[in-house]
Amino acid sequence: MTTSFKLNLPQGTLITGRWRGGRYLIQRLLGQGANGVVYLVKQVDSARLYALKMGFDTVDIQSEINVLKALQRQGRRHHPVRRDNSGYLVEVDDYSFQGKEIPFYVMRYIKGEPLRAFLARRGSRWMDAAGMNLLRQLRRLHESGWVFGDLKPENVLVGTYGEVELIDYGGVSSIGRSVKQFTEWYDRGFWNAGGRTAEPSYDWFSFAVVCIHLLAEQPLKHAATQLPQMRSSGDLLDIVYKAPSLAPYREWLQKAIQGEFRDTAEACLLWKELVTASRPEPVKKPTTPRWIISAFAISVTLLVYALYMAFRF
Ligand SMILES: Nc1ncnc2c1ncn2[C@@H]1O[C@H](COP(=O)(O)OP(=O)(O)OP(=O)(O)O)[C@@H](O)[C@H]1O
Repeated sequence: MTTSFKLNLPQGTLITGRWRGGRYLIQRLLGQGANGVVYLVKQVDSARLYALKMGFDTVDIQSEINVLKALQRQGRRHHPVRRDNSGYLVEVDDYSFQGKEIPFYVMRYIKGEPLRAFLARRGSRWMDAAGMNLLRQLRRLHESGWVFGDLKPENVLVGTYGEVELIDYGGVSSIGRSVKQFTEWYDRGFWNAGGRTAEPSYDWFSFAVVCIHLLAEQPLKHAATQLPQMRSSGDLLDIVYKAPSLAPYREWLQKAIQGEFRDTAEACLLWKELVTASRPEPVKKPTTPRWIISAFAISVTLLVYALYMAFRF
């Protein structure tokens, strides 16, 4: 069944789950995408804030919920105490609205801003930290047997200190299947650079294009508007070699575009090495020239001697 209509619920609307009875008060709209609308809500019983996503399309939102549930199960099994996706999904239910059943799920509220806005405000060198944290998130996902798929700047929320959370799990596929949701520029197929099989290298590639997009937008735009049959990974590599803003990440980007990492742990390691090596040395405090210190020492000695001679008689 497909539910396809737009929702515009005002602040203060009470959402009550049809089956589980959870009650959530809408605080404000967080965002609206192709698949659903996301509200900041307060759980009535606990006064805690969460994000609540309602789907326009029952099939799409159900597949997103299935992935989140599987991730949650895996998270619990593999890392019972670690903070990971096991706490991400809070509740799943339906909301009865004007005679229709609208599926929704409640998830952890992420207080952050999209990657592009974050870099624009804090400066592009914050890509070092945000990129590191994003790669760690991907590693966790890959090690659990999943590929994110639709990696793009809008799906990456960044907190004050560069901590990263991925949102929109609608494009997640298990390794070996086909990537089910993607966005042109970040898609390997768009660049004739490989297939759409869900494998970690698919996400590395997308992440490389995210970096190029955010740090060297003009040449990427230019390359993306060529005839489809002309596009290739060579165009991306060309940008990577030429754009000074990408210099700190050059080696990483080249490997990601060509899918040359052994696994995502290796990708994390190389990113860390490169960003650590490219940081400028801390500025040393200017030191006092030696001759001034010697002159000062001689003056003090002479003064002490003069005072001694003066008071001796
Ligand atoms: N857990 C969350 N915490 C805070 N904000 C969120 C959260 N989830 C989603 N949002 C906000 O809601 C917006 C829409 O969410 P989401 O990307 O999941 O919707 P979508 O319909 O699947 O979008 P798309 O068109 O990209 O597929 C996001 O861009 C983000 O601003």
